[in-house]
Amino acid sequence: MSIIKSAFRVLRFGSAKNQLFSLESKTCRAFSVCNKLRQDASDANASKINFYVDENKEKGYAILKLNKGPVNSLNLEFLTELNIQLEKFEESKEIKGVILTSSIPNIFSAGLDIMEMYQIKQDRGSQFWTALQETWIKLYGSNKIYIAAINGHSPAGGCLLSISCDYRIMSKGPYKIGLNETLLGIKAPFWFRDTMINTIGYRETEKALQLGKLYSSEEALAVNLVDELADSKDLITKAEEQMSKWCAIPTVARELTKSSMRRDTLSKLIAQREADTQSFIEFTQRDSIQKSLRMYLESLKKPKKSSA
Ligand SMILES: CCCCC/C=C\CCCC/C=C/C(=O)SCCNC(=O)CCNC(=O)[C@H](O)C(C)(C)COP(=O)(O)OP(=O)(O)OC[C@H]1O[C@@H](n2cnc3c(N)ncnc32)[C@H](O)[C@@H]1OP(=O)(O)O
Repeated sequence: MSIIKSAFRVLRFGSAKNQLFSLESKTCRAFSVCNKLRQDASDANASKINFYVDENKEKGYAILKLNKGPVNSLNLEFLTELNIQLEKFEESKEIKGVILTSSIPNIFSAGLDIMEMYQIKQDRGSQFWTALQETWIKLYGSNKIYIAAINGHSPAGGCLLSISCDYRIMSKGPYKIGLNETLLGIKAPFWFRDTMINTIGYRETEKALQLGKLYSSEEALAVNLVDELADSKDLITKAEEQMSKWCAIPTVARELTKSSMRRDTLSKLIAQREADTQSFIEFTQRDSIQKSLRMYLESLKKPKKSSA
């Protein structure tokens, strides 16, 4: 049962009963919008493998490797597939935790697919944003243990995936992680910001978000954006060692503790999912935002300087 469901169950008997029932039904409505998408995604992507799952039921954890080339950018279909998988983990009795990593060398995830924000129809934009909210709610609100094994660059939405986990190990190397939205001319949504605050604190987040700071792995360790660094070749072993440690903690006590730490942050988005989606649509339709995104896309597509 997810943290959200446990929170509802505990609070259902308290004075906040009516408010929470309304929250719960809003959440259910938003989830049901995604049901058709889920079916479409599983049909359309039957032949593509956008991630691998390696389940070790004996040890009680799985490794989920993102595999959507070239850079694991998060589009509607990918998020929808991920949501189905996260739900499977949540329901599994054998799986206590998941190591989240990528099979693409040097890239954990390039974040949101910029094409989902650039010249996009309102319907698609709304489905995309709802799917992203769902991914975050499932990941940040999960009862399971999530360890991010960050094997490369992890900007913006990639950073959000990482900081939604319980523990982060990053490969040593010339990799960057952070919420760089301001550099694209956009403001990080409040739930990105709040997840970052919960990870590195208010002052560091305030600086990082205004500057759109992308941290090197050493800088990320220094501000607790990641918990540990590892040589690339040892990354998964280190993540597995850490997972064994977390799995050994009494489950219910750990779950309740996690839930108590994250409930308020989660409830804030759950209470205003539709308004948040409307803000996304309104914001991304502005001419100034489209101009910034176009310039950013062009800069990404520029031919790379030869290293020779
Ligand atoms: C008032 C309320 C407000 C509500 C909300 C409002 C607004 C919405 C906010 C949304 C928050 C946004 C979050 C995001 O995640 S935005 C995405 C941010 N991501 C980035 O800035 C990363 C961009 N990419 C890179 O920096 C690099 O690609 C790299 C990840 C460091 C990898 O470098 P490299 O290995 O050299 O690969 P390339 O740069 O050559 O890229 C390969 C191809 O992939 C395309 N690409 C890269 N990133 C993305 C992306 N995020 N989306 C779509 N496509 C991407 C790149 O253009 C290359 O394409 P090509 O092969 O066709 O040239």
